Amino acid sequence: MIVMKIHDLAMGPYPARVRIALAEKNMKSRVQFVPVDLLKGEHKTPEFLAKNYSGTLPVLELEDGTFISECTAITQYLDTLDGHPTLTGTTPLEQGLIHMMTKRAELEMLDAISIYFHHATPGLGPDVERYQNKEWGLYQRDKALRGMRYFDTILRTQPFVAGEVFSMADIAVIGGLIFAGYLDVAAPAECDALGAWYDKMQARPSVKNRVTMSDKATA
Ligand SMILES: N[C@@H](CCC(=O)N[C@@H](CS)C(=O)NCC(=O)O)C(=O)O
Repeated sequence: MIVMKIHDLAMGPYPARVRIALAEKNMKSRVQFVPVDLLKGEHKTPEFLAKNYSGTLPVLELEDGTFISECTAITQYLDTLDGHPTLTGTTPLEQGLIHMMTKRAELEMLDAISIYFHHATPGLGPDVERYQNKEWGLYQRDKALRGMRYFDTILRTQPFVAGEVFSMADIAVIGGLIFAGYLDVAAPAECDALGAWYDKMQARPSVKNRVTMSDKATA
């Protein structure tokens, strides 16, 4: 019984975050993926902007027509839907730390890599990238590298980004490293704790199988 739609792009680093969360929650069979072509600028059309004012993917569409965008908001919704949150924390302390580290992963790494992509590389192409500032993009790439060093220091002292258990914060850092990998932005050589953690993350079925064969056929 499919009751939800996810508007996304199978290979996208932000969509990957929701795909990983869905798999971790064993909820993939409850959603139908609706592909959106970023290279054609489908996410900037009036029809799409009516779903998400920010013009980004992913967007969750509920059966009653409600749209939820932002990976953190979607993950929180999915995680609490079954009454057994496993990704966003159960105690006030866990929730606070996971929220903080997720936001930090976005601010210090994932979003910085995204800005580098949109400003200092051809990005989604001239029809979609209407304004580019290369200097700003390169500055953000360096910020992302500093962020990787920060997460490396964190992962030297604890097994997961927000503490002792896998959470939404790990998924956000994974998204950043997926994006960095697409752009050949390698983590600084000394980040061996981050590297070892990422190897472990890539062995998780939710991460490994986030793009299916049928996604690849339509990508
Ligand atoms: N803050 C948003 C960011 C989403 C985002 O940037 N998604 C990418 C897809 S990988 C996108 O839609 N990029 C298109 C663009 O910015 O033009 C979230 O967490 O969902």
